[in-house]
Amino acid sequence: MERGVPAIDIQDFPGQYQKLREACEVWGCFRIVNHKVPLELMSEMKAVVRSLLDLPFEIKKRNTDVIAGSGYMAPSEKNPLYEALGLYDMGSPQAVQAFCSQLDASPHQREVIENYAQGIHELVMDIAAKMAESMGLDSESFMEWPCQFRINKYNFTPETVGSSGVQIHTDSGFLTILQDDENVGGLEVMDSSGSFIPVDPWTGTFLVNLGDMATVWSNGRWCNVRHRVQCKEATIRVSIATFLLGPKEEVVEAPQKFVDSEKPRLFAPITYEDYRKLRFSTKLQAGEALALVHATS
Ligand SMILES: O=C(O)CCC(=O)C(=O)O
Ligand SMILES: [Fe+2]
Repeated sequence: MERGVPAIDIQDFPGQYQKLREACEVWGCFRIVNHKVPLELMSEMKAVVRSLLDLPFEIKKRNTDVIAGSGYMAPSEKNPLYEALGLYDMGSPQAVQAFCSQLDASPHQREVIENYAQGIHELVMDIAAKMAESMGLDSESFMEWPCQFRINKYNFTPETVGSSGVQIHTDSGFLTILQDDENVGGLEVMDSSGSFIPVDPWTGTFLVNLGDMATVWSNGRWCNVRHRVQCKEATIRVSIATFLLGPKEEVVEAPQKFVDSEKPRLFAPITYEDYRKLRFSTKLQAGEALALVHATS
């Protein structure tokens, strides 16, 4: 048996369905290898993201929220080493342009961001469809579900080694594609025994995390992986996250195929927006808010 986070070769389907299914059930996360996003685009994007995050505070704060928590997040009491810029609805060219304009992005930076957004959007859709197929559902489309995009910077210094970069949490949406820092570690995922496992950097790959909506949609079969970032080294760490959230208006509920007398419906149907509000208002950030969505019958 493979130790640590499983790796899925995205070009090897149907061969990898069983492994993908187990990764979703046991880990709630996996590495994607052999994808079609060019390595050069990944490193150009990393450089663009770094320069945007290095902009003065006065400019970064122009990146305002579209939905709660989607814009600039300054270092806070809870996560003092962490800051992020964000964009709601990465699949919308207008939203991408608006984000670039807020931050005075150069023509080159815009081009890199547009190409990356397009490549990642295709990859997100491909992975979500393959996850559904791994459960025997072959006509699911996630095309209409919006994506939130977030670029993260960790201001690690010699004094902060050993402290927290980002607190333990689950992602609230369906799935996240993460381009983690290819040099600086610190990301840890919780395994099925409750221990934190370091996710070591692996150039040219992406990490996929399943979020709370994946647990709702799969009627509890898939794991919403708990994760955190720890400061291990005195150097800046940068990561790029794309969150496939949930449908804009319709409720998320498990397909009938996942519900039977042995596995009755666990969650009441809920819109992603209502679930996000519930997480914000209860401040339950590590998946505990799912307990408040339990089906009544
Ligand atoms: O920076 C990382 O590697 C993880 C970031 C993360 O968990 C998030 O943005 O939700
Ligand atoms: Fe996360």
